[in-house]
Amino acid sequence: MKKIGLFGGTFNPPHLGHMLFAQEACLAYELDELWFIPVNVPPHKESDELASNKDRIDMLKKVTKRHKTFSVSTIEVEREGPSYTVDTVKLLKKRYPDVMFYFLIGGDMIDYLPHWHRIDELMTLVTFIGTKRPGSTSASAYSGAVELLDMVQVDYSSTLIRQRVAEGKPITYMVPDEVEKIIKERGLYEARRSPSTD
Ligand SMILES: Nc1ncnc2c1ncn2[C@@H]1O[C@H](COP(=O)(O)OP(=O)(O)OP(=O)(O)O)[C@@H](O)[C@H]1O
Ligand SMILES: O=C(O)c1ccc[n+]([C@@H]2O[C@H](COP(=O)([O-])O)[C@@H](O)[C@H]2O)c1
Repeated sequence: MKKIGLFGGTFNPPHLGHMLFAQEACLAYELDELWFIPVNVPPHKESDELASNKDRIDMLKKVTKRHKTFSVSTIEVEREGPSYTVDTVKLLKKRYPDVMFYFLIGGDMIDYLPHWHRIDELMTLVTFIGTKRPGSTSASAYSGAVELLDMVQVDYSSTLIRQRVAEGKPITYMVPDEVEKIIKERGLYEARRSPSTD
């Protein structure tokens, strides 16, 4: 049976923590493919700094191009409303009944699993592959059902990348080169000027 990893995320922007997790999960679980699934509306996040769907998809498409097992699925951006994972997985299982799906989550999301929409149903549909992240406990009522991938913890987050861009600090070595290029060319995440008071 074909094994496909689903990596859902806001990817605002994608960074090297995401990429390393994707690589290591493919290796450890012998995944045939890994699909990055950018969310349309994050189910649990306030998002004033959210780059457009196009910008986030373009960044992911560029970084996945050089890996033959990685690709980008637009299944969530094509759907209105909050991007609940259970809805996405149900649709994918209907479209690909002969595939075994895995869903990748970082430690913060392991902690948050009890709050996911229809989590008990989702648990019956996919195997979660989780990995620890600095600052998360990676433990929740559901963590026993998550396959824990042991890999080096990368203390990068998209929030950190956005902050550094806004402060004019370099992000080289924190994001793939292709992502850095798009962020620069399109002026993403640059500090917004405060309105003039005079
Ligand atoms: N450094 C990391 N190591 C392991 N997993 C990560 C890392 N960064 C993000 N993830 C996981 O990738 C998925 C998508 O994360 P997301 O795109 O929201 O990135 P983020 O860095 O957490 O973003 P933000 O800082 O904007 O909240 C989540 O399951 C998250 O836990
Ligand atoms: O379905 C839910 O209720 C749910 C709640 C929180 C997060 N998720 C999914 O988990 C993935 C990572 O979320 P995020 O916000 O860390 O990018 C992304 O695909 C989200 O849609 C899903």
